[in-house]
Amino acid sequence: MEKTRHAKLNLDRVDNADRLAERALDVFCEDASRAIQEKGVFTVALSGGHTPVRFFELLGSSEQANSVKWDSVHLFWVDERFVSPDSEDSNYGLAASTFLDKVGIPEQNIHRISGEETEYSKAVDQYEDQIKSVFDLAAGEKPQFDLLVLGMGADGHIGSLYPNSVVLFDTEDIVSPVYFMGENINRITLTYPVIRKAEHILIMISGRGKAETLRDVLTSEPDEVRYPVHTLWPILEKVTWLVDQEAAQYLEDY
Ligand SMILES: O=C(O)[C@H](O)[C@@H](O)[C@H](O)[C@H](O)COP(=O)(O)O
Repeated sequence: MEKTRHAKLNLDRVDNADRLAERALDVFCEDASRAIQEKGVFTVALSGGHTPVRFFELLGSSEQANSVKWDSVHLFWVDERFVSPDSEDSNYGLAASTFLDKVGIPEQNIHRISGEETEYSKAVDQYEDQIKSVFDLAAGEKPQFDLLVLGMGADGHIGSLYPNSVVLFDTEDIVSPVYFMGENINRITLTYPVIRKAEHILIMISGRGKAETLRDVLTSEPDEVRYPVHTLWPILEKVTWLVDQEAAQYLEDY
């Protein structure tokens, strides 16, 4: 395998999906505790998908998560599908069914995306307004989240930044709608400048279905249009790659 040129890659390789969830919990709790100690608040944005489900369940059930000062946590989402919050496709819905009502997070600290809005621009504006208000942003400023939790699709997408899509070129906005031709559900996502500005990014990658993509992503020339995950290349030192054995099976060099 061609050796990666990314000396700054922080790869945390774990045995299996259970360990992946436990490590994600460690990262969440450590980042929360540090941020709350330093500035009294922890801002975090979560993704959806299958990979973080066990981690979310641990947020709702473990002693460790219980020790987080949840009233100082502001919870956001990296992306959402345009569906109602009780849809099984809703990222908010996933969090709600796994941990939201089990932790002491105040209602007003949960900043969900209004995926049920049929006027997409309204959902975008509402979400941007929530972010601007929590981060107290001046016009044109971008927020700096303490932690973003990402997954990676088998096509190399992160959040709802998909290969070959217009949203990859949006440098102005904080939040952007993502339209698909065909059957895919339209989405809404944080834009890449916001992702890059985060203090810390945890990307969780699990399962053999991601193994080839992960190898290709780590060994090819950066090309964000082909692999949107390459958006992270200029800020690799802030990214923790949490990868299980199945997904890491072709990474002999690490
Ligand atoms: O809501 C989503 O689907 C996401 O935010 C998306 O970017 C996800 O993280 C990847 O598609 C990986 O999804 P899996 O974990 O299901 O493989």
